[in-house]
Amino acid sequence: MEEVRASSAWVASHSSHVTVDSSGIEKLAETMKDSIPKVEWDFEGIHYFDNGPLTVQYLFVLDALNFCFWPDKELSYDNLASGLKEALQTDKSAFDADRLQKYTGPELRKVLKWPRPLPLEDERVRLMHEVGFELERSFEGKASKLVESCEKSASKLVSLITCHFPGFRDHTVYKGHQIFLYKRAQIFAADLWGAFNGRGYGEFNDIESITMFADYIVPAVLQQLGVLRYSSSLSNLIESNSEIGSGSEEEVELRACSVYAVEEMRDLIHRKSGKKVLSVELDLWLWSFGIQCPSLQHHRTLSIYY
Ligand SMILES: Nc1nc2c(c(CN[C@H]3C=C[C@H](O)[C@@H]3O)cn2[C@@H]2O[C@H](COP(=O)(O)O)[C@@H](O)[C@H]2O)c(=O)[nH]1
Repeated sequence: MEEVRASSAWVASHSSHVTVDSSGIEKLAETMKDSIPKVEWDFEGIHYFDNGPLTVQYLFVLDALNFCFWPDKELSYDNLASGLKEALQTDKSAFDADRLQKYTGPELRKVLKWPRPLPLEDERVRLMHEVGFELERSFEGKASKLVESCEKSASKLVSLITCHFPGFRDHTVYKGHQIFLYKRAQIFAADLWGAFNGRGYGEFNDIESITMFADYIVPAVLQQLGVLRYSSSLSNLIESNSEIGSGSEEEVELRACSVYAVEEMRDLIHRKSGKKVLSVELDLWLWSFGIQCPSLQHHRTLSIYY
């Protein structure tokens, strides 16, 4: 994902509202270099797993809908992962490509056992339709075929997904430059790798090419740990829970500087200890830290990308 890495670095070096603090990275890398905390994928025990192609279909639908939970104070990623899991356990064909194309908002709500409209519900339904349609048109209806066609390359998988499924094209223009973040496409590759423990559908020869997943939790963790620093106007926006526009300079900087900071941390840990840590592993550690910290204040952007 060289384009994610390079464009995020460009943002970090032209940033107006967010600063990546190299001494903060240095301190964090120092505490982590001897024992990098390992977090198990699915430490929460909320995901569907049967070691086969249905798990791949589940993860693809999950990551097609893996965005913007915060507008509903009680909704979280857990509700999505466990709701889709239960739906599949009750009905193995719940996410067949033809069924995906027919979901309505109220039906999706029923699947997730959610008593009121979901945030960005129309968009969620539209993206389910898109996934079903394109899987049927190009991959025999199966996300497993999409994965098989990538010949164990995570970066090929991300490219193929972003070519075929417009909803995964998480990119923007910042100060005249095209910036790629590809959060949901990359997290799908990482979820396969984590769920299948690097084997079968989760075997990738280039898992190190994946960057962290620029969401709204990890930037807040990095700020808390002294790795990111915000301008006072951005701090005020976040502290007052004000919405930050999708594609605004502030929003792009929060996400891209997070990608850049995690890449820098990974390089530094390697230089200090000789250990090759993956951005995916750093991400999961930072994210799990963040969701266990309810007082953490994150930025609020209405977005289908994260
Ligand atoms: N960077 C990063 N962001 C992640 C995840 C995950 C879940 N990954 C699974 C993979 C293995 C584990 O066992 C996890 O279950 C969700 N998110 C993002 O968080 C936000 C939701 O927050 P809240 O509203 O509090 O539920 C939302 O933007 C969502 O897209 C991750 O791993 N990394």
